[in-house]
Amino acid sequence: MAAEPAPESIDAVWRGALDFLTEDGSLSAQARSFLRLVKPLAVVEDNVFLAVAEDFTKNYVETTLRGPVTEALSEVIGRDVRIAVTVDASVTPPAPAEDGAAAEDVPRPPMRRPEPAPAPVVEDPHLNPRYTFDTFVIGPSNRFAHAAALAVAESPGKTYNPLFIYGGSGLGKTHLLHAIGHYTRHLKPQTRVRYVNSEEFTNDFINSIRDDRSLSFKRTYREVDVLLIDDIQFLQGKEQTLEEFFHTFNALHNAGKHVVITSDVSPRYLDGIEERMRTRFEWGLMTDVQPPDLETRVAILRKKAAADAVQAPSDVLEYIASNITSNIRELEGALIRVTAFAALNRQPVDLSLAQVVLKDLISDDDSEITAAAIIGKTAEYFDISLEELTGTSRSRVFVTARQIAMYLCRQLTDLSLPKIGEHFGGKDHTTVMYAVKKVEDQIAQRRQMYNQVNEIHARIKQSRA
Ligand SMILES: Nc1ncnc2c1ncn2[C@@H]1O[C@H](COP(=O)(O)OP(=O)(O)OP(=O)(O)O)[C@@H](O)[C@H]1O
Repeated sequence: MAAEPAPESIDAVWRGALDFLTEDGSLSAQARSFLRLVKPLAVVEDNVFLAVAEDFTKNYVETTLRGPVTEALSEVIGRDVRIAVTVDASVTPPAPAEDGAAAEDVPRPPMRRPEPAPAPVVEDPHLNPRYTFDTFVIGPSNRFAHAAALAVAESPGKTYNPLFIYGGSGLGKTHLLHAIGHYTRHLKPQTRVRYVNSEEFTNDFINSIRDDRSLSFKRTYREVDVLLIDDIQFLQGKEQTLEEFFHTFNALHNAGKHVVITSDVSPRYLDGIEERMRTRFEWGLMTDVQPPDLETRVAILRKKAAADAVQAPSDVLEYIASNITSNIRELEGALIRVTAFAALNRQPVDLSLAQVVLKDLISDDDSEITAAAIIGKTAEYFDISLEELTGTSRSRVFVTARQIAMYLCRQLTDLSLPKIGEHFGGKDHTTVMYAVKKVEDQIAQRRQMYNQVNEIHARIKQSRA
């Protein structure tokens, strides 16, 4: 077995891989630009860990660059390795080419689709070309948000202004924002669209103060026809930035320009934003996106497999879709994991392979999870007794714990509603049904609920390992 490069030699390994790729000469300018956004972290056994600042770059590296980068690293290290890419916002990409830097030096989302598409999406460096209405799967969980987004794209400044889309992580809010941007410009190429994540908005604002560039900041955000602002919850608590955002919002709205906002919680949970924006929200439309149902999840996976040109039989897609239910990013991640593993090991994608690869992500025998285990872990998490959890007290923490435990029983066991009720001191099935619905709703609205459920779920799984 070849000697493991010393941990400090990761930079040398990465440089060697870059040299290999440059000499090879097969990478496009765009791919080379993306490579410059990658920070090598470590080689551990047969894995090379890489970090990038954004999901978008991660997707690009994991899809377009995975093959050549893996090959180059394997060549330099002297044995077959695989790559694992993580997102770390502190990995800072080079500054944008605001002051005329050469376009090729600025790694950005691809300007062009790799394959010429029959109906080309208007190019915009801030918009992810994969996030269009064409690639968005519509289902009961997102139909209304999709329809509103489409209406905005068709007549910006007119209907639903502002449009506010909220819902849990990985449910397609960013996708819809980008889709609005693409389609607006597709219909009217001269429309000035600006997509920004609220963290970038904050950084831009702080830098503009530091560098005395307030005017340029205002121009960037106020001289647009459509402002798409993502993850507004990050503005909470940032008083000055919030103030600037309200000014920007008012200036745009007064000028008949459109603002679309997303958030991972319902506006009523946005401290410091809700009160200031309440009347403005009344002018527009608020809509949520919910976790998709099974049919929609399978359709999303099918579309993703087709877009990435990977072969995955129906039973594999159904297996993934049945087991990953609340986050589409995780759903796609699982598919990528399975197909990437199969490609790396030159194996066909089949159900048994999917079960092995996703073992840690998916419990493949949920029937082993008992209501007692769920109740035990939930009580432990909330630091309350079993009696308190299954009892009748209406104290808030007991009610929350009880409802989450009922929800997890519904999700992770085959028990019927009345049977679940029996485990909670003989509660009526309608109480269980109500609890399940309530937790389902809140998962999509409240980050805290989402995290609590996920954490308890993870602990239940761990306890079985
Ligand atoms: N209805 C859908 N059809 C196809 N793909 C979808 C759909 N909804 C989400 N996705 C995909 O799921 C992934 C996560 O979606 P997205 O980033 O838009 O989620 P989000 O709601 O903005 O999450 P966050 O709050 O964490 O930012 C993306 O790759 C997106 O393309």
